[in-house]
Amino acid sequence: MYTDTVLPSVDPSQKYQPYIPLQFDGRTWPTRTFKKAPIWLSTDLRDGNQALANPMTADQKLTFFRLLIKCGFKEIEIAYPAASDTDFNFVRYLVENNEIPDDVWIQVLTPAREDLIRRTFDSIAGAKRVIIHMYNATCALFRGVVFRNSKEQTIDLAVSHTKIVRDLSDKYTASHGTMFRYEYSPETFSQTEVDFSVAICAAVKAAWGKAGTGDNRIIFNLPATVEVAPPNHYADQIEYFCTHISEREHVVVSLHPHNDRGTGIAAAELAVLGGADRIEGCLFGNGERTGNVDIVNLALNLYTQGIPPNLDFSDLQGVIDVVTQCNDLPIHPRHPYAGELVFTAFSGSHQDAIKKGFEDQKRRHARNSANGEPQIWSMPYLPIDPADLGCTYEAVIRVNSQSGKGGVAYLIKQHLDLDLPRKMQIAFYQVVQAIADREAREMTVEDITAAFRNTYHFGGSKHEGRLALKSFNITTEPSAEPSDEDETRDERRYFDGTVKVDGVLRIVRGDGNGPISALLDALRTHLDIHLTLREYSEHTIGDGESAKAASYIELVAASDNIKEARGTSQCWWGVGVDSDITASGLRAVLSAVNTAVSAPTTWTGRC
Ligand SMILES: CC(=O)SCCNC(=O)CCNC(=O)[C@H](O)C(C)(C)COP(=O)(O)OP(=O)(O)OC[C@H]1O[C@@H](n2cnc3c(N)ncnc32)[C@H](O)[C@@H]1OP(=O)(O)O
Ligand SMILES: CC(C)C(=O)C(=O)O
Repeated sequence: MYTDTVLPSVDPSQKYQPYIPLQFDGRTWPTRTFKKAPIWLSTDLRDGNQALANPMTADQKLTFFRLLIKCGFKEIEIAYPAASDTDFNFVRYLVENNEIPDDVWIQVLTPAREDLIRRTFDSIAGAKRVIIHMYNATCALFRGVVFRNSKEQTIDLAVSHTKIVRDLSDKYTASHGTMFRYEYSPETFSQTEVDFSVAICAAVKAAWGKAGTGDNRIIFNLPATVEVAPPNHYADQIEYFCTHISEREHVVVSLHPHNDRGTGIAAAELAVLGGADRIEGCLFGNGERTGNVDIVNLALNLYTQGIPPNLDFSDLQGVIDVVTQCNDLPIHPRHPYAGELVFTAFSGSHQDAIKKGFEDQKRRHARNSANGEPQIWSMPYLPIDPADLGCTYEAVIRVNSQSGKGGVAYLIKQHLDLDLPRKMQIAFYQVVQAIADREAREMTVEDITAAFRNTYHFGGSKHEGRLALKSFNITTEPSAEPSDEDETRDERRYFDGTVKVDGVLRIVRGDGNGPISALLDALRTHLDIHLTLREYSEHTIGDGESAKAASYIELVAASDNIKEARGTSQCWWGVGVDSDITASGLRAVLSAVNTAVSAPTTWTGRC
């Protein structure tokens, strides 16, 4: 009987306060769609780095920086120079060694403290393009607890230090020719009264005083320093900010989502629809606590919508290798796009759909190509082509006890070039299923192909069964009697060959209306093997001179000596491959016969 159990926990309503929804009827983001990629800023070397148990060494930072350049980032937050000598010296190293391409803006973070701002400017001396990023927290909790400041004092802090940044940037432009941009972050924006955020940013903008367009816009970076509300709320806050800040055209609105509720990606996407121009984040979502928003994830989400992300992740494994080595953190196997399991189907119905999807897509793309149309990716369960990320299709289908015939057949096709007929797929699937159940583990491609070779005695002398076809000759003669249907004479085929039976060579002869029935007749006459043909199919493998024929045969018992051991409904499949179509059919017969006569059976071979 169901009993209503109550967990003996704290009543959360007595402990936690819900977020207060913004009363904003003017929102338009819910009906907008993505049109282009935002400006990206990587903060791996700052926010990501400051969250690591062991912050990166100078060498690791350099390796990571070069990776970011290779991926196409044009704005990179490289350090919190006032934090440590490592950070300061890293900035100096990049500047002094011309590591920064001319079209890349480096960004450096400083708090609103004059001594630390000055140290920050010292670090960038001689750089060509610099974004000075200053922050102070603005929400009530931080105003009251951390800074013990009123709203006015909080604005004063931001404004007075913006003026210091202004003066220093003018001086460094004069002395070093550096181009500066200014980014101000009202830290804890998403927990701050939105009108106060607008007010403090307006005051900072006035203090900066150089409203411009393009690269001369001031950047207001609006962080969800801690994600405390659902993503629609963040989108509302961003749209409100975008529509209430003055001189919007002189402002870059930037996002900086964290992921405490696990909705950092959603928050960033909805907030872009809310009007933001730029996103700060880290590769694979490293960063404080649950991480910064994952830029790889965001960029590839756009890519799958047909929108160029302006970042290159076509060698995703190369990116993963560098990032995991530098951060010393693993990537979860289910991490979007990057995890080792994200393009893998174990379950039968997924595998079946993927297999059919690949077959259909191949035909569709051939038609598209002939008509000069784009070859659109449209595949069940695979929202992106793994090849676009530099991955192969190897891992797309993996087999365990949850898998089905489609997945097993897909792997046989991929690895042995054999397109098994449906009924043979079912038969072989049962073989694989039995092993997977018995061994309670994943079946590797090697396991599956080995099971196939062993079951069907396929693939050379190593897999020979009790019977092996050593040589043969087919001759044709007109049959004595005309056929019933058309009164013309049928042709009769004669099989003369040598078959090795349990290691002993036997010469056999038989006849029939084709090579296969002639061989079956020979086996019946000379070896007491009574089997008849139920199904035959074939296809070619490859083309041109090297083309081969693959044949598939289903045999059923025609006498008791095999039936008794196997049951009357038993049938046996076989496969043969040869450059000669007749030989491939005969090999398939021997393959099926071997399956039938392998132990346990009553057939003794009569040798
Ligand atoms: C949300 C973010 O990620 S913000 C970036 C956070 N990153 C880091 O903190 C990494 C680098 N930081 C550091 O190396 C050090 O904290 C330093 C060098 C910046 C400062 O170190 P310290 O001088 O020892 O100060 P400490 O970190 O203990 O305390 C911070 C002080 O700065 C104040 N403060 C904090 N943030 C800011 C800010 N944005 N602007 C001005 N003052 C600030 C605090 O109120 C506190 O002041 P108090 O000493 O008067 O109480
Ligand atoms: C400095 C700011 C942008 C920050 O890192 C945060 O709020 O998370």
